[in-house]
Amino acid sequence: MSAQRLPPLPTIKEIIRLYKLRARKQLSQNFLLDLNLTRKIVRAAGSLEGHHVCEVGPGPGGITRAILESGIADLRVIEKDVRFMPGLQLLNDVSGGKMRIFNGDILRFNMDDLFPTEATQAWDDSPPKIHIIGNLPFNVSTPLIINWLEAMSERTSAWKYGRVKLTLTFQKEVAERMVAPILNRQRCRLSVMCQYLCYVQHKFTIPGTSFVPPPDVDVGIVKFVPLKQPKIALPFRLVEKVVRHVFHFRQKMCKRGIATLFPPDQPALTREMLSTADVSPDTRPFMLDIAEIDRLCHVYKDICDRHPGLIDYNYRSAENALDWRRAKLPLNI
Ligand SMILES: C[S@@+](CC[C@H](N)C(=O)[O-])C[C@H]1O[C@@H](n2cnc3c(N)ncnc32)[C@H](O)[C@@H]1O
Repeated sequence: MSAQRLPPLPTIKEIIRLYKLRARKQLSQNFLLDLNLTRKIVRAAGSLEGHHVCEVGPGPGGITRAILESGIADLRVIEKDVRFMPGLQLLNDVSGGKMRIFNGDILRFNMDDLFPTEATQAWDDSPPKIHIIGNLPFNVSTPLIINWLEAMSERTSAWKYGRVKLTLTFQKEVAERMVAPILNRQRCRLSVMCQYLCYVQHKFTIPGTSFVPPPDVDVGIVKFVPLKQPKIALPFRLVEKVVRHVFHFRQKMCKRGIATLFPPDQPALTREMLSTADVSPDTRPFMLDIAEIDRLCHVYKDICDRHPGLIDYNYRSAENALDWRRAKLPLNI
């Protein structure tokens, strides 16, 4: 695929001035004006040859330009803030109509509208390559990745067509947790949830000062490539529940978190789960490898099959079962 030179365009700074696109705090808008950085993000996504690319949160279009320059034939963008539509339309015009522009909230967006079935029936025979790229606010990117991991695992939405790769930005500390390997103190439930489904890479970090206005934190670029087979072959929500409880006391022995899967008057179930899964009760959660977590999930499922109702049991009360989709602070994950 040959790179495409776009006709001379106003700079991103000029676009912002021209269309009066002052950053809105309530939408956590922090823009990248340096096209060398936006090109670096797109290069981190790897080869986009033959891909259908989707950009979430294009804003004034710095990353959008870099994607178009890479010579792809099909780019869909979803932006919540209507003020960016004219600038995006300008990019569509100069690129020869390669873009489809959607105005909406990606968290409420139906991925089936983005890749509609009737237009893509031919894809059943030869699955398309899809790559989603985005520099979104952190309070959007974290719930989004959880939704997409679930879609990946259950092969719903765009994921029914095949493998969808993602290149997204996160707060640097969250990016580091996503890739944290076994024995790394930063390993948490997000590390396990990402790594049992994907090959995850933290490509590089951008200092917060490179954005306008600058956020208080640095930003990590993370690429997710779905594995051909998930490392744990069980429903996503079951895996999520076990992993959430195992990491409930992240710094303590794993038996403490596992005990929260069961009513307090049934401690024998915790002992059974650990011994059948061949996991030492004293192991700290960050020391567990995916094979051990896989065994814990399978044993938990077997115990639930024998004790109907247990699967719905939540430690003390629902509010203690942290719902990470709604967790405000990504660092709580
Ligand atoms: C951090 S800015 C990045 C803008 C641009 N991609 C860049 O790198 O300069 C995030 C962008 O995502 C948009 N956005 C925020 N929440 C969104 C949502 N829920 N759905 C779609 N876009 C969203 C914002 O309006 C903004 O344009």
